[in-house]
Amino acid sequence: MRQIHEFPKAYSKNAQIPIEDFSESAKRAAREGRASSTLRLAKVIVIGDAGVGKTSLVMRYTQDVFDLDYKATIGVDFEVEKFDILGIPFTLQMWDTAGSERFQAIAASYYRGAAAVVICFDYSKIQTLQTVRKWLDNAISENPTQKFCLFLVGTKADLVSASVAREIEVEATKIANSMNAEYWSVSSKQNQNVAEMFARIGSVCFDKVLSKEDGISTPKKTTMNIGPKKILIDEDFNRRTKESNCPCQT
Ligand SMILES: Nc1nc2c(ncn2[C@@H]2O[C@H](COP(=O)(O)OP(=O)(O)OP(=O)(O)O)[C@@H](O)[C@H]2O)c(=O)[nH]1
Repeated sequence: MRQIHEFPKAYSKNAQIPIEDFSESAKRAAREGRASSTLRLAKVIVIGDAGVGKTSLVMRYTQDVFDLDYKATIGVDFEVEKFDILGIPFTLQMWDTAGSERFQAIAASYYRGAAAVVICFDYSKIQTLQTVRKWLDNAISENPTQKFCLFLVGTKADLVSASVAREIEVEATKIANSMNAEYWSVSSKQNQNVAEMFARIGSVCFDKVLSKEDGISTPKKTTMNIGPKKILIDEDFNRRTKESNCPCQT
């Protein structure tokens, strides 16, 4: 069980989901010690070209192993990670999907219902950065009505020099910003930034789940006239939404 007491920091201020702290909804739920028997979970899908290191990333985080041999994922694999965030149990389902064209049709059917999408590219194969938009389009087409939090992740950072890494990061940061994604650079081999990144993903998803729950169970008493209809607004969620252009918050 991974403990999180403070909102984990983003990798770079230049391309981050604009959330610095847990929402009032999440803090209130923690204060009230709200029903820990409730199963709170979120689905994360890890996508990107074949061989970019998706399986290695998930396995490094969940099992703390790294294998230099490449075995292509067939369809999807599935791992579960349990968190204790602000004293509230939270489960992250991690779906490691196949990048290979051959298994695309099977893998894509598992994209549905993702709270977070992690698009990986390989620092040592820069052409894999050029396909990230295609992967985003695939994720959107399987989640046409649901907004997800987006992470753009450069893998295998250990395989390039510091100066090459800097150049790639400038380009990847631009792309991340254009997609409203948060950017991370990781190495599964060297176990660099892997736990930090998943802690951040888990916290963002947790906050999203708690905000949603709060919006449904205890909406603040504001009403708004839209034509003949009156709707209730969750002020806290609404304020945070206005403050950010984060796709997962709209
Ligand atoms: N040097 C280095 N090699 C890595 C790293 N991450 C993954 N690899 C290697 O890259 C190859 C492919 O890794 P996988 O994790 O299987 O890639 P994948 O994206 O899951 O591939 P598909 O399942 O085909 O989509 C393997 O040989 C890994 O050992 C890393 O951080 N550094």
